[in-house]
Amino acid sequence: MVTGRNLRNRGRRVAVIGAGSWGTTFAKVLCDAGCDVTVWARRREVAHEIQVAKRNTQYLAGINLPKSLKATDDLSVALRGAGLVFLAVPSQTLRQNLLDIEPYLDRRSVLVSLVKGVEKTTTMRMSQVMADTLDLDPTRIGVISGPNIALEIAKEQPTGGVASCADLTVAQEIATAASAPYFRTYVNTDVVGTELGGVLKNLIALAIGIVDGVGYGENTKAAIITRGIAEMTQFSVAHGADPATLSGLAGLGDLIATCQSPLSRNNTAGRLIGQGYTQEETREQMQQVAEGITSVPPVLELARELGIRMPIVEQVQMVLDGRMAPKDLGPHLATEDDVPQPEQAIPDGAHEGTWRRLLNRLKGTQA
Ligand SMILES: NC(=O)C1=CN([C@@H]2O[C@H](COP(=O)(O)OP(=O)(O)OC[C@H]3O[C@@H](n4cnc5c(N)ncnc54)[C@H](O)[C@@H]3O)[C@@H](O)[C@H]2O)C=CC1
Ligand SMILES: O=C(CO)COP(=O)(O)O
Repeated sequence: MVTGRNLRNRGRRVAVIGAGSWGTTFAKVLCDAGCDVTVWARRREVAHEIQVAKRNTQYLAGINLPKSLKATDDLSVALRGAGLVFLAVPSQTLRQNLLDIEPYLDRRSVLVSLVKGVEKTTTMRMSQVMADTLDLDPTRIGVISGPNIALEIAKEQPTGGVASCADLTVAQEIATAASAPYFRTYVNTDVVGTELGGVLKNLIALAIGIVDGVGYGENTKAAIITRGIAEMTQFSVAHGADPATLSGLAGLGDLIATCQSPLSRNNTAGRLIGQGYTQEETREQMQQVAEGITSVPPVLELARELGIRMPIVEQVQMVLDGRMAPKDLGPHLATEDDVPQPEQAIPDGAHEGTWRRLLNRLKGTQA
């Protein structure tokens, strides 16, 4: 089907690095947006199946991929002429993957992270790993995040996401490339908030899975989701994010999708732990990446550095370590306040950044 959107992207060469469930699905979104897409798969057989049969049976069973989608296990082929390079690999391998692609990158190409984790050894967000590894200018670093369960999108069930870059024009270019009839992409310049929304919702989804595995009902889960978004917002704002981003698709939107979906790997991993499996047994059972498990320690380290309490994430860590029984996880069950605390649905100070930005914007218009 030819649409205005297809025409805008005519001749736009893009590459997707990583052919797991999200890389393959996102490659389909980009094809359906009219881009000329090549996906790079680490394993030759996966690249071959996508290229020849237009299928990726291991990660997207039953999905027919677009005829125009190309696949290769050769980075030089994938990156040739690609102005936009989307990264869909596990967070812990991104640094090495970036070093591998460096020799084939065009100096002007923009790199876009689709990854929702932090690097365990450095506590860096993916955009920081990108800047650190390749010494990229912020205008060449983008992020896309949102309520994006891969299999639902591969089935063309409508949803949206946010494309973020310090430079709004670049964010708009990324969003144009990634806007398909069933996938609407909004823009912002809040890279930190967009990225942290995707990281932190995984930790809350682990908590939801754990209490689900225990057998707790909707009250417990609603309390965790509500307190969870407060924890996510406070942490992100302390790192410079705009609180509005956390109430948008990349924050609350993704939190809802991940906490509700049985397809979520973080939710599933939490459920196994709640049912009594150990962290190691859970890792063995999971065939796919559950970023949350790896992100818990570095996120808590960052929270400690900033003096922030994250009671739900702390409890998830204790359950993962075997220091707390899954049945004891819950924002109220572990509370031992001498004096009852105010609820503070949105934590103190979380809106200060918004007012500061608004003021700066007004000053900018007056100048
Ligand atoms: N699946 C989903 O619904 C979504 C996933 N994401 C994020 O996308 C990222 C990738 O996740 P998925 O595609 O879902 O994972 P997956 O588990 O479906 O696939 C992981 C892919 O990474 C590859 N891989 C493993 N080690 C590698 C290495 N050393 N170098 C390069 N590739 C390697 C695997 O071969 C596989 O193709 C994660 O950060 C995840 O949080 C974001 C949005 C949605
Ligand atoms: O990020 C996702 C949905 O937006 C996918 O979540 P999981 O990694 O838990 O499957």
